[in-house]
Amino acid sequence: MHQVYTGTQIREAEQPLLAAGAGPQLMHQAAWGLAQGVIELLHEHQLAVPGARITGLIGAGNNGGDGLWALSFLARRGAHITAICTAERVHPEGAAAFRAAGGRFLSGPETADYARAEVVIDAVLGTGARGAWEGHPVPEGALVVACDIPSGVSADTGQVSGQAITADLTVTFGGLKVGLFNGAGAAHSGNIKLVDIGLGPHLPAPELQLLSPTDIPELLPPAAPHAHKYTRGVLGVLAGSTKYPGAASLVCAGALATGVGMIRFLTQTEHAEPLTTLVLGAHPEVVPATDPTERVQAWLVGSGLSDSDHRVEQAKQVLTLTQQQQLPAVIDADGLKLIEPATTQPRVLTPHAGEAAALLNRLGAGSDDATQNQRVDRANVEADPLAAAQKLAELTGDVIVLKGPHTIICGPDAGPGQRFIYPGGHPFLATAGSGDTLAGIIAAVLTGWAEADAAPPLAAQAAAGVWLHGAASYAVAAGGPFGASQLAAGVRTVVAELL
Ligand SMILES: NC(=O)C1=CN([C@@H]2O[C@H](COP(=O)(O)OP(=O)(O)OC[C@H]3O[C@@H](n4cnc5c(N)ncnc54)[C@H](O)[C@@H]3O)[C@@H](O)[C@H]2O)[C@H](O)CC1
Repeated sequence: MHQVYTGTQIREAEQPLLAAGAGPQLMHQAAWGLAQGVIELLHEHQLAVPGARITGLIGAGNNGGDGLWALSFLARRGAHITAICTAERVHPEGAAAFRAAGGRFLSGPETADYARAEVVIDAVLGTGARGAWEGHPVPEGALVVACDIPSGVSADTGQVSGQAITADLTVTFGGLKVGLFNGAGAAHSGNIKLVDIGLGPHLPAPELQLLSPTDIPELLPPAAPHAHKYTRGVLGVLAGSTKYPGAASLVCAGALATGVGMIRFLTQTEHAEPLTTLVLGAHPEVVPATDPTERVQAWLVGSGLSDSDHRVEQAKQVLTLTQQQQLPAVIDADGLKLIEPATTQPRVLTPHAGEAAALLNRLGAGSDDATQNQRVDRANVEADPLAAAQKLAELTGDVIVLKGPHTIICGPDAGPGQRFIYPGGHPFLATAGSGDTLAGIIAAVLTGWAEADAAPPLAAQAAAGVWLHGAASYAVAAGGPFGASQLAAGVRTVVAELL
C-alpha cells in the first residue's frame, strides 16, 4: 500500500527537519534521487550519461535548488549541463554547486544549447507553487523530468490553472502527492519515482492510498474449505432492460468471475422473456427470481435499467428493501437517479463524471453558501475528481467509486482504508459495458464479505474491485483490443494469480 499526500502535508512534515537545520541534507537527498531518475530515464532510452546534454529550468525556490544540485551530480557522471533561470533569483548554494561542476547558465530558451537538450529537468515550481503559471517552452523531442511535481500542477489537487509542463517522469520527494494522480495533474506527471528523504516519522495520515498487488488477497472474501453457495453469499441483481439487455449479462459475468455463491437475477416479468433468456443463455448458473424479498446477502441495482417504468419501479422497491434490511448494495448507472442521501446502509455508488455531476446537482452540492446554486458539470468533476467524490460521499454517506482515467474510491470518513485512487486501467477499458462489469466485480466482493465477522472497510472492498477490474484489463489487453464481455476472463486470470 502506497500513501498519497497533499503538497501541504509534505511541506508540514518537512518543517521539523528544516527547523533542526536539516534543509541542506534534505535537498541533497532529493537532488541525488532526481539525478538517479534522470540516469534511469537516459538508460531506458538507450542514451549514455557521459556527454548527455541536460538543461535545467530553474525556479527561484528550493525546487530550483534541487534541480541545480542534481545537475551538478550528473556532471560528475560526464553529462553536459546547462540551466535557464526562470526567475530573478536562484538558490545560491545550488547555483554555486552547479557552476563548480562546470555548469553554464543560458540566456534563455532561444539558445542553440537549449534547442539541443536531450533532457530537460523541470525544477521551476514544486510544492511552493501558488496560482497560475505562465509556462515555459520545452525543445521538441527532449525527455522531460519533473522535480517533485510538474511545474504548473497543484501538488494538493492536480489542478492546472495556467500552463503546465508535461513530464515523461516525475521524481517526487518525501511522499507521493495527490496532484500527481488527480485531475489534470495525472496527464502531466508521466511515470513516477518516489525518493525517500526521511519524512516518515513526521508524515500524517495520508489523503489517499494506492493499492499494490500484495494488498489485494486480504481484501478479497476468503473461499473457505467448508463453504457452500449460501456461505459464499448470494447476490441479487436488478440490471438490464429490454433496451439494454447486455448489461445484465456483463454484470453477472463480472460477479461470477470474481467469485460469488449464487446470483438471483430479478426478471422483468414472471414469464419467459428475452432479457432473462439472454442472461441464462450466457450464465445458466444464474437463478431467475421474481420476488425481490428472497434472501440475498447483497444487491446490485441499476446497470442498463434504462427509463423503463417497470424496471424503475422494481429498482425503487429493491432500494427501499436494501435500506430497510441494511444490506450491502452497489448502485450503478440509472440506479443513481433513484437514490436518496444520508443512509447508514453499506452502499457503494459507481458514477462516471457525468453521473457524478448530475447527482451533485440533484443532491444540492451548491447548497452551501460558497457554491449556492452553482451547477456542477462533467468538466468540474474531471478537473478535481477527488473533491467531487468527497462531496458526494459527504452528501450521501456512501462509498463513491468515481470512474475515470484515474478512479477515485472515497468513503464518507477520512483516514486509512477510506480513500483510494486507482491510477487507471488499460486504455482499451474505454469501451461499452466495462462499467457494468466493474459493478458486478465490486458487488461480488461486497457479497462475499457481507456476513463475515471481520470484513475490510467498505471503501477498501470497493477499491479491491476497482483494482481487479483494472488488472484484468491489462491481462486481456495483451491480446489486443477487447469488448467488455472478454473482461471476465481477465478477472479470473488475475484472481487465480493472487490466490
Ligand atoms: N523545504 C525543503 O527544505 C525542501 C524542499 N524541497 C524542494 O523544494 C520545493 C519547495 O520549495 P519552495 O521554495 O517552498 O517552493 P518552490 O521552489 O516550489 O517555488 C517557490 C518559488 O516559486 C514562486 N512561485 C510560486 N508560484 C508561482 C507561479 N504561479 N508562477 C511563478 N512563480 C511562482 C514563488 O514566488 C517562489 O519564489 C519542493 O517541491 C522540493 O522540490 C526538497 O525536495 C526537500 C527539501
